[in-house]
Amino acid sequence: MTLPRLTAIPADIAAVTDYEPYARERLDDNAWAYIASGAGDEITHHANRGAFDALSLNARVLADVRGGSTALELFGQRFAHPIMIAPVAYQRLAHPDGELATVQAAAALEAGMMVSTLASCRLEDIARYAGAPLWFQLYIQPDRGFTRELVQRAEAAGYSALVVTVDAPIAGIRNREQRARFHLPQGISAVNLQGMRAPQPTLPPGASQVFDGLMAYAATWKDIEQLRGLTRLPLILKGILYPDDAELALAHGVDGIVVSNHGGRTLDTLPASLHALPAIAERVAGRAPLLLDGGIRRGTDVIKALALGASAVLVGRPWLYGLATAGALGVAHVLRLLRDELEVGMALTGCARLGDIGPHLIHKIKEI
Ligand SMILES: Cc1cc2nc3c(=O)[nH]c(=O)nc-3n(C[C@H](O)[C@H](O)[C@H](O)COP(=O)(O)O)c2cc1C
Ligand SMILES: CCCCC(=O)C(=O)O
Repeated sequence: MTLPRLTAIPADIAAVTDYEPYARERLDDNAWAYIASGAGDEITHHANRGAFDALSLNARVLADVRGGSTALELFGQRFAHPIMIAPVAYQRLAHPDGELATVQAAAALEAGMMVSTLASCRLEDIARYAGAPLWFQLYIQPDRGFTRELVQRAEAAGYSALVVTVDAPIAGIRNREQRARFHLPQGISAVNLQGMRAPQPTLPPGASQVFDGLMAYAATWKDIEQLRGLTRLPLILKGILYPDDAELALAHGVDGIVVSNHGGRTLDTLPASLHALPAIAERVAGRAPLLLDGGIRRGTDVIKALALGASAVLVGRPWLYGLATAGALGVAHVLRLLRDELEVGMALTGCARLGDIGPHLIHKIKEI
């Protein structure tokens, strides 16, 4: 038995993590296994949080922050704040209105949103509600012709950047999903992929199911080169953790990078994304904006990510739990909480603008 969705926010939801138990009571075991889980032993999933918790901030007092603002510009687009909705597949698992509820909340809270290739609503329908910039997250499909058409559809619908997720050419080992026998319920599907041909490689005897089967049509750098030639939209790669890959991305004409381990859902024991950020920031050295996701649950986490080199952050599970609890209202509330916490954190660290946030805010214990 699952509980009905809320139509008002109770007082005991004061922080975004307060949504998790409410969401759990409103989702069945099947949806929960997909939404909440990470890969393998969920070491990376938990490391994402641990990395934020282990850092302390430096306070700065008596700074004049009047007239302060969280606004920023990325790829020539204006954002009221640096907190974006991460691409999340099949949002109708969390709420019957799915992505349509999420985009309405994002519009109300002026949050940029990335729409997954595996959205459970049509990308054109979602775009109708856009308030802040809407970016399309692309999973390069085995059928490259279909992939090109998908990009063209997103461009025609007004999506203003292309975010190619490069860290999940195959699903990770999701034991929690396996134990719950996760399946997409009837009526929920990747509607934007309807009509696509799914080529099935025939495996010669002795060939590997993984290398020659599941990975047979996986994307490579060649596809990034081709996409670069296909679209004039800003091209962003999501799921980079290693500085050499960041360098390759720039060499392929990419405009931005999302430092991400996919919320710990692909390869377990990858580093926390926050831990991977400084080395990538050092290598990229301002040549392209970096975004970061994985474990953002507090305004202070946003400050830590920006202090270590990110320009903006993506948030996944927190607003999904808000969506499961109270639909668009829950998503909007999660975004509001994070933005309010960011403003309070900036005021208490003496930052009137995002540009004032820097490595000086990360506390280092002095050796004695
Ligand atoms: C249920 C779920 C579905 C996701 N689906 C996608 C997806 O379709 N495409 C993608 O690039 N990332 C996907 N992600 C990863 C998120 O975009 C993001 O990287 C991650 O959730 C960030 O970590 P957080 O949940 O700790 O905030 C998904 C994450 C979750 C939790
Ligand atoms: C192969 C990944 C499918 C969707 C996804 O990105 C996720 O569940 O995290």
